[in-house]
Amino acid sequence: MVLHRPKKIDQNIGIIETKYKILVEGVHKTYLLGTTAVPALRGMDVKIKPGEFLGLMGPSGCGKTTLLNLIGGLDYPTRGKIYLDGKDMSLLDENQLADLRRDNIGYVFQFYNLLPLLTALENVMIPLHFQGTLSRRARKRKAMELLKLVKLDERSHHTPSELSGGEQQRVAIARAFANDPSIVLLDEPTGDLDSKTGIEILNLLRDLNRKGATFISATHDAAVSEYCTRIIHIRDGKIVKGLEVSGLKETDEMREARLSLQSEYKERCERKILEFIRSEKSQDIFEIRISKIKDSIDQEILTNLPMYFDDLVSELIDKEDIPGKIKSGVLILEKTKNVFEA
Ligand SMILES: Nc1ncnc2c1ncn2[C@@H]1O[C@H](COP(=O)(O)OP(=O)(O)OP(=O)(O)O)[C@@H](O)[C@H]1O
Repeated sequence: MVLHRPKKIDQNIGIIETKYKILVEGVHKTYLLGTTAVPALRGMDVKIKPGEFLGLMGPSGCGKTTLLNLIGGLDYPTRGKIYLDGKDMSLLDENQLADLRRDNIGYVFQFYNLLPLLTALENVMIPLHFQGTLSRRARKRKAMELLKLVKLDERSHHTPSELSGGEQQRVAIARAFANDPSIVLLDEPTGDLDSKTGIEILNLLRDLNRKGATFISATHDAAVSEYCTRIIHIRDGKIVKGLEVSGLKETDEMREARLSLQSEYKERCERKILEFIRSEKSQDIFEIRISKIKDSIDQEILTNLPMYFDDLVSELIDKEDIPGKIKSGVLILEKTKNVFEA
């Protein structure tokens, strides 16, 4: 019989003994929108070991970003606990959380979030400035080393508008590593990139992950999941049981369940896209910025839409179900009779 060792708890400072880098226990998060309660997480339990590259997958609105925000100390759970290195985050006040974020966590977002007027070098120097331990000269030296790590040292004096999307993301990654984080949180890190650049970024992330930090990435991108050491699927604020994929341990049964879930989302997305472009709401010729599709489409159509959206649209175009093209991340649809009368 296996006996589980009870966690030793020091009640005064909220530290537990654990081998996990991050422990999420019974976490619920409910947002209040006016008088309406929006349950985003409904009882999450996740154990994350040091050095993992964990992928969070699931349809739009299932709670991926909410979970990242809670782990990253950007918000508090409504119920449940999150431990970082055994430390109960709910006991930290806002200043302590800010220190924890500054000293331990790096963030990489879909749209890079670089300051447009600063050079690549200056953007990477920002966290070092807030850390306040290095002289300006040392900050500059460290920022250059980080740019070298992402192979952008020769572009250090360029501003974001002078860099491609992939280069901007590399600057954002260098910035995320400025405080030597032990945890890196990534929210759709390849979401705004073409697939070739996305793969370059993923290779870079994999190399950086192997240096020891724990990575957690929310993604819709199947390519990202291939770089993860483990994937959990989330649906309606809960983990989909039996769909946890760890390294090469995915069984045939799990694979079948995963593919069937994906195909269900895919069909739902495909139907909604076609319904939308065939509807009266769309004009004769219109353009949709794919990465911003959320801004331009009705909420109802949005449900589950972004999952595999780029791939799906490309596929529909290839099959000539949609008369259009994708150019520089913009989907250009031309409404013609035969397609829309179908
Ligand atoms: N600040 C907020 N106020 C109210 N509701 C919110 C807020 N943030 C998220 N939600 C809601 O919580 C749910 C989970 O959202 P979340 O952004 O975590 O999902 P997601 O899986 O990251 O989605 P996506 O893939 O589209 O980014 C959604 O129903 C969303 O509308």
